[in-house]
Amino acid sequence: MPSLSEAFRGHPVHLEHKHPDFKSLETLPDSYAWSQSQFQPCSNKCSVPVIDMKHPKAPSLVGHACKTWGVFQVVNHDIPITLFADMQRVTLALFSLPLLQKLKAARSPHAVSGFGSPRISSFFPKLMWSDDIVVDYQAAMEKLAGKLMCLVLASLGISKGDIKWAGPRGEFDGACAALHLNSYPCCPDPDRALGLAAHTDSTLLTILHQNNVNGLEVLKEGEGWVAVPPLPGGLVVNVGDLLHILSNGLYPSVLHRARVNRTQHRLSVAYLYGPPTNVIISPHGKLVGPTRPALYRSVSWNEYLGTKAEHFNKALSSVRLNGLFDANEDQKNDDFHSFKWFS
Ligand SMILES: O=C(O)CCC(=O)C(=O)O
Ligand SMILES: [Fe+2]
Repeated sequence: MPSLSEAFRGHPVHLEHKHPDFKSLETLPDSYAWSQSQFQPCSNKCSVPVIDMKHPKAPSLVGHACKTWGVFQVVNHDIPITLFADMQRVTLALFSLPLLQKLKAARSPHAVSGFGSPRISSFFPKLMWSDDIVVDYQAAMEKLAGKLMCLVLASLGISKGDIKWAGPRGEFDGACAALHLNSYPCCPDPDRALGLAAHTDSTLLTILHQNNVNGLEVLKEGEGWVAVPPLPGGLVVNVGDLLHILSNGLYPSVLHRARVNRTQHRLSVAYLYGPPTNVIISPHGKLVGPTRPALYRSVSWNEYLGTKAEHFNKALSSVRLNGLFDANEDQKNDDFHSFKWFS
């Protein structure tokens, strides 16, 4: 089985390395100024659900949040708050290194890890106001991801025994993961810049910790962009493309992005969680029937990463059965407001 690093190595993306010293920039260079259609005001009519992991109805609360939002925040998850503070310190220390030192660990187009532009950069016409590093995943997140998988599967009526790669003890020991450390420096013109452009994650689940600076936004059908403010000790959990496929389209893979800030340096740590890279993921048999045919073909994470590296936001529709996929559509379209992820 290829490791996650090997899977990424097999699917390179074109990355143009630009590493400005963000601190020294007093005005926004044109290459970082995004089109104004990106910046409609956020909806404040609703907010992403917050779920207590110990709530007796946690599985159904998780199920409802996955179905209606594709994202939720969790609290009461047993991860000590000091661990987040330690992680922030390490992240800040890494990003505070001199640029020349960080460049020694520059990300190659083939790699899952390294300093530099996000992998999604090659699909957008403008640059993103962020630094980015990927390192090994972290034990507490792995444990939490296993618990979240149990809740998510229970909400779909699937048991751990129904998932072969969950292993004999149902602890998802074979899961693959990576940790993304994201740094969004203060920006002189935050209304025209983006920290991370709109995308869905290729994962089953992503677990995100944000420092206490706003920036994350998710796209909610019928509402538009909704801000996800950081909660002390809270973690954002979002449905990724593979869970969307596994759920046969029931749980939307949420489109999300990160805004930047004039005065506050934002940091986030994303734990990208998925199955063993060569395990075949398909709409689960319990969610397929005469009235609801399988919407997606089977695909391994390894293969899907290749599809994503080629088609980016059209990757899901490219593995859709009876699909609406149009390979000729412009991949560099920077206006994602028409992005449709529901089946
Ligand atoms: O920084 C954030 O809030 C989002 C990060 C993210 O979406 C990612 O790393 O995939
Ligand atoms: Fe993401």
